[in-house]
Amino acid sequence: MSEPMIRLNRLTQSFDGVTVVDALSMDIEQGEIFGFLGHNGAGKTTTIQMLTTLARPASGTATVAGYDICNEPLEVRRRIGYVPENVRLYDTLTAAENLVFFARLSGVDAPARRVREVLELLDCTYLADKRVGGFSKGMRQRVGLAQAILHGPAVLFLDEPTSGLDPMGIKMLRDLVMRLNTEFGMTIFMNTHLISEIAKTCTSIAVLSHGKLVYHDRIEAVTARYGDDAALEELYLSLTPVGRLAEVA
Ligand SMILES: Nc1ncnc2c1ncn2[C@@H]1O[C@H](COP(=O)(O)OP(=O)(O)OP(=O)(O)O)[C@@H](O)[C@H]1O
Repeated sequence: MSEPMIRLNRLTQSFDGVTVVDALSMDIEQGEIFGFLGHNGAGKTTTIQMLTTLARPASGTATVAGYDICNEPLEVRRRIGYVPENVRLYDTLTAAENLVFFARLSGVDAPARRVREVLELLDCTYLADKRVGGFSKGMRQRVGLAQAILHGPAVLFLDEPTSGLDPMGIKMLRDLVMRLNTEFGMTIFMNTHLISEIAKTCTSIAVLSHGKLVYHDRIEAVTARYGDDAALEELYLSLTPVGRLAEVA
């Protein structure tokens, strides 16, 4: 059997002596759309920051696309794209100028041509010559997505991609993520709070509670066992009890 696209091996993070990600171990296979659920402060963003090599784990490790995040961070970075919750762009530049700048930074061949290609792929050529300062959250998100895939990554990390988007924006984002997955075989790792999106998009999910992995399964197993969105919500709430949430408030 081939090696998983992402493998976490007792991945741990702590801040000021407090463990916020606690010995996570799990495998995510090539081609999966993985949904990472958990209450506010559960440790989802911290996990993504370690997997994208933005932060070094306190202990444990992980491999992404076969490379170790601690010992081979540059190899990992070449193979991943990351869309943070709040996409950072240069507001005085147009979308295309932003993207050409980022394409050059990541050493993409023929940056201007590649930017046109990616904007077409994401159906947002109309944004190319507009200054991003006036963009809505959804528009920024799409430029962020374009930026993340300029170098053709094998794995795409998305942190709360639907946060702040209206229903149409959510649907557009979902369609794009699914296209990147089916047409280009990208493995997707997505932090989300939106349970309704999970059954529509994900092939596997995990739930994090206070830094610990409390659930991980393929979506067929989840829906066979728990049924529709309402039941999924119940599953999620049962794994992150309100009493425990109060502890972190
Ligand atoms: N740089 C940091 N320094 C100190 N504490 C931090 C730091 N980054 C995160 N934390 C803490 O780590 C815990 C996990 O935060 P994290 O942002 O990973 O959670 P999350 O699951 O992504 O939450 P949300 O859904 O609200 O985005 C929180 O208690 C947070 O306050």
